[in-house]
Amino acid sequence: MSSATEEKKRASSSRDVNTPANAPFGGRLLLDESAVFEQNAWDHATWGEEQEQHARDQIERQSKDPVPEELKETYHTEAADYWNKFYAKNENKFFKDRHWLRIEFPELFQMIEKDAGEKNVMEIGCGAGNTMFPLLIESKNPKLFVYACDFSSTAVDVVKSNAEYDPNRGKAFVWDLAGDDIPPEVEPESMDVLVLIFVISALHPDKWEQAMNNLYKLLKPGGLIVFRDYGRYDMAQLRFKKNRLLSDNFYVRGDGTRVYFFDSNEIVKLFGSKFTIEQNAVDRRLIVNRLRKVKMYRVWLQGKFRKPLAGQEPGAPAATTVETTGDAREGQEAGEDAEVAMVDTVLSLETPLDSPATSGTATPAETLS
Ligand SMILES: C[S@@+](CC[C@H](N)C(=O)[O-])C[C@H]1O[C@@H](n2cnc3c(N)ncnc32)[C@H](O)[C@@H]1O
Repeated sequence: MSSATEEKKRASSSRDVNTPANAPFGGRLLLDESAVFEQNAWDHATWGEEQEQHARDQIERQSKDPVPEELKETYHTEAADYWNKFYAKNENKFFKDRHWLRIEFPELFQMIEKDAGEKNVMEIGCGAGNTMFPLLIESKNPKLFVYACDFSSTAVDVVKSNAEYDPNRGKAFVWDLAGDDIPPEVEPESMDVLVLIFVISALHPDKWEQAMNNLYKLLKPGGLIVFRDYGRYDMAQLRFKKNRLLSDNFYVRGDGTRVYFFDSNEIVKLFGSKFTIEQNAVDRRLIVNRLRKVKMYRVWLQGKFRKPLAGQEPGAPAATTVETTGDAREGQEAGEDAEVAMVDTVLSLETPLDSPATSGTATPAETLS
């Protein structure tokens, strides 16, 4: 099939027809390359060989000047301190209402329905509580309890100082996801949904396995993990300069916080041995700075992983689904490197904030890093 035919097929199978004037999120398909600077964001961005090569070249460049060996250990041993400093500096500027949560993770919002019954949700690596608070604010379920934890005590303080924090409906506490055991604050196998948004990328790869063990212990049989994180070759990865590479695809930002960029096959390996993979998607988005004629390719991964019921094996992981969801409307999160944030700030100032064209970009408040 020719690529033009493929594109047309994708366009017609998409939820929505691409008419720039009314194109909804997820339906903004770039069918004519010459139109690229006509709007600010395109979903389902395709990558050509030239771009792949550019990405490989950037990785090659970075590998020539990694973080000096003698500095690496500090970034690992003092990881929580770097996040403390991050939250001390930014306070709660990173709290934002993520509308895409409702679209991408409806399972999470089933928990807040009036008759949902007793439900426990836990936001891990909660930062400012970007999932906890929307849930608590919207919940009609008197039996919902939301836990929020982070290994940064400053982040936990930020959550506790939020006016919406209510100890009768939720609890925030310090916990290291890669620690030896689940936190004493919660019972084993008591969680209905675990939320992992831009947090697994902050762990050292050596800690992934222990994190998986803890997640497994926390979840009820049949419980669900919802996951969103950085994808391989995301713009934020390719822009890292000298002395930022810690190990393959793992970097330290200018503020000392660490970030890994996942390939979706790694997600299968990581979650697939314990959980049934219900979704493993790649969200590729092309963000355009029309003024400066700059193209920025963002790549995020999104997944849903279910703990098998007692006595069942995890379902054979579905072959990696390489698809785009396109509905997650903002990708910026706490810790995004300043350079990317700056570009996005420029972008967001170009068009009114409520314009659909600005989706995929951050609001200025989100980019004050
Ligand atoms: C990129 S931020 C994301 C914050 C939040 N989930 C969001 O999306 O806004 C990563 C968060 O993970 C936390 N974190 C990193 N390593 C952790 C660990 N081992 N255990 C618990 N939290 C961790 C950091 O302190 C930080 O708040």
